[in-house]
Amino acid sequence: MGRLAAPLRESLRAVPEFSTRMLQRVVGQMLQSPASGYRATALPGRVLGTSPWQIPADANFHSASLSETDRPRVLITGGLGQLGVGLASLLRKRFGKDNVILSDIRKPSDQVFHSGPFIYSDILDYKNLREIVVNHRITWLIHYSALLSAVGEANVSLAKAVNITGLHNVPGRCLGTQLAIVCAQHDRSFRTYFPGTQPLISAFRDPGRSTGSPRSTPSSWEKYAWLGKMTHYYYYRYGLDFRCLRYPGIISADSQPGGGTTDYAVQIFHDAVKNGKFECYLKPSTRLPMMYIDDCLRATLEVMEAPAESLSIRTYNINAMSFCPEELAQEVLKHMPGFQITYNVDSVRQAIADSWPMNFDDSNARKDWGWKHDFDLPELVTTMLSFHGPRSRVAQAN
Ligand SMILES: NC(=O)c1ccc[n+]([C@@H]2O[C@H](COP(=O)([O-])OP(=O)(O)OC[C@H]3O[C@@H](n4cnc5c(N)ncnc54)[C@H](O)[C@@H]3O)[C@@H](O)[C@H]2O)c1
Ligand SMILES: C[C@@H](O)[C@H](N)C(=O)O
Repeated sequence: MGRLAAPLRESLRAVPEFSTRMLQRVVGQMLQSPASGYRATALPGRVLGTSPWQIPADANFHSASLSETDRPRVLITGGLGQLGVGLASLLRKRFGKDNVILSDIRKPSDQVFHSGPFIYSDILDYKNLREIVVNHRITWLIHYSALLSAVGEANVSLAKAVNITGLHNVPGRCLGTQLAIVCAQHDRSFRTYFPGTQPLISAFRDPGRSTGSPRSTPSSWEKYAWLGKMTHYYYYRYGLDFRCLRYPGIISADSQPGGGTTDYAVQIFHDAVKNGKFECYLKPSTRLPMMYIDDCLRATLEVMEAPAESLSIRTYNINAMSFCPEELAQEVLKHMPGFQITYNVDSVRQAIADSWPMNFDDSNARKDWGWKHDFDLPELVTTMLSFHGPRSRVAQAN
């Protein structure tokens, strides 16, 4: 593994379960995979710092203040889901409409199609992805394509392809760009720096979890650690400015969630306003970290714009609040005294929720780049009900 692997090996030794054999396999796969399209000898080496955990002193990927010519050219993959359209709108306001390209494998609505550039892009078609990056001079890539937890559980082989293989191959196609990978919650034992992702929840689900036993097995640990190390590997080996956020469950008023475990916290508002009642598929006491979409999108822009020297790690948790269904229902009741919630537990989604952390420690994001959420539970409920309430009443009156 020679010169290339030595600093990486040092960093990985700090992680007890990340064995030498596994390191050899990871590095070997990355360098030899035909899918990656890159070989170590063909690439200019990057000066590696003495501590792989430290940002290199010469890192200067992106400046916080942007001139006209410095505006990034952004590609959002999987952009027609719950988050992509809102993010495109935010980024277009900041960088100009034509500098932000939405992409997906689905057909956009007329409104989305006419609001700015949209192209078809399948994350599994690596050649096409590379062409887009080259032809459109992409400098930021926001990797949103994924199968969310419940959908992924229902189709594990597709989840593996999109969430694992897709993620693994994206960095190799994007050298020269700043890359944002958005991750999701993971099992309770890895709360801080090592990312677990949506992909891994589905593709590497521990069968033991369905009987209620904990998921923190060494094998699942290694897979989580592997992905975390991949971000460091691409950063230190190739200088790819890889920035990763782990989102909690995101709650949005004007976009629908894509089939996750936290979707109940969106659906409750639709049903409360429409029917005055809601049947919840999670147990009343299932506590999960959550965030309003405006905070989530702003955090994504903020981490992408953060000066490189302020980032002490490549993967940050962000968080805003943590609640369970019965607490959310109590807050809705304050606005709608007749509201009723009942429970009909879905064992698959309950098992997923039970394997996730109840809260995220996002102190690193707060310390390094000043992350601060705006929406707590009361503001969230007021905002969601005011969005759905008047609209719904108008719709019913018509
Ligand atoms: N929404 C949340 O609560 C939440 C929370 C944590 C993390 N995340 C992560 O944020 C990202 C975006 O989430 P979202 O809620 O918008 O997801 P979503 O499920 O709503 O949208 C995902 C999009 O990916 C697209 N897609 C699927 N296969 C594809 C392929 N092969 N090529 C290109 N696109 C493909 C789908 O068509 C869909 O539009 C995902 O990585 C997700 O794991 C979301
Ligand atoms: C939390 C996030 O991963 C997504 N909303 C899900 O529930 O699957």
